[in-house]
Amino acid sequence: MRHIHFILNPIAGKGSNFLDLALLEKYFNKKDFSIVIKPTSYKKHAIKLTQESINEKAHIIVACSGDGTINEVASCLVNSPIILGIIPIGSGNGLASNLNIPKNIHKALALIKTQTVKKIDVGTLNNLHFFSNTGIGFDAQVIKHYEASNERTLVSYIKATLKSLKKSNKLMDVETTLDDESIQHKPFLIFISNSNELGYKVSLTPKASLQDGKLDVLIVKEISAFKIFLFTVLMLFKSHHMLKEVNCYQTKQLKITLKDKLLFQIQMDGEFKMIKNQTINISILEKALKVIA
Ligand SMILES: Nc1ncnc2c1ncn2[C@@H]1O[C@H](COP(=O)(O)OP(=O)(O)OP(=O)(O)O)[C@@H](O)[C@H]1O
Repeated sequence: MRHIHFILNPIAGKGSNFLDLALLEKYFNKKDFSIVIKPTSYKKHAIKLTQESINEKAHIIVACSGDGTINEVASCLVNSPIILGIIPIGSGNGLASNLNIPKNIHKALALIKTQTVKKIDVGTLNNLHFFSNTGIGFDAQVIKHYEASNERTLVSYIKATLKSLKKSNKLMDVETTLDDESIQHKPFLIFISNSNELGYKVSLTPKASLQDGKLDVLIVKEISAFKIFLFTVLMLFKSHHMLKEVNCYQTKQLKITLKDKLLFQIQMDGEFKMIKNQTINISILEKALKVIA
């Protein structure tokens, strides 16, 4: 008997999401599978529900959600034999898209039924985990404004980007250490990615792989408003690296230290977070998560 627990974010993506037990039982017969559905009721509730499912001896825990809730579920499963499944019903769905997990619920369920497991790398930032990406600077500000809008659509991402553009002159003064080399700078953006997609098929790191044991890092220097606009347009064609202010690296770890503050504003898997620390250490755990893909 395989125990499969589905953790559902009812408000992910367009919202009003539900899972029909009768539909699940078409894919997972009662003789071989026991099914539990757990809807989330508040932010971070998925962490508590996943921990309960671990204690209840679930073999597979399926996040029916977007990248933010996937992060909450998957963070509990790092280095564990329990397998993550994904039904992508979020707005961006960057991780699922990188893993070629279908958005169609029937196809996603059929894939889960195969129980085909891939081991993927996991990013760490101090004591936190990320599966898609993390970043400081412009992207964190976009996510901050996006969350404040209380809408979960592509249009609200675009609105949040325009709002962040207006306020893009407040840059952090940091020291970044990458491959034993330190630079003092005021970057427009430091983006660190495990996956090759941000969501909506947009990518800042098209060459990133979930299985290469490396993080892809994009550092964008202080740039003019016109260059920010150009960067955004080029990004849609995956050509932003053509700008001389854009530098790309691959690394296993990096360190960022704030010069004059003790609080980082970051985005992690599309969620805005504040980190009370002067330094963040980012690294990779190779093949530390089992996921059906
Ligand atoms: N019932 C709920 N009420 C309010 N927030 C919730 C609830 N359940 C989960 N959340 C929070 O909603 C946030 C976004 O969830 P999720 O990532 O699943 O969807 P999304 O943002 O639409 O998708 P994506 O991250 O792919 O763009 C997460 O921070 C999660 O903790």
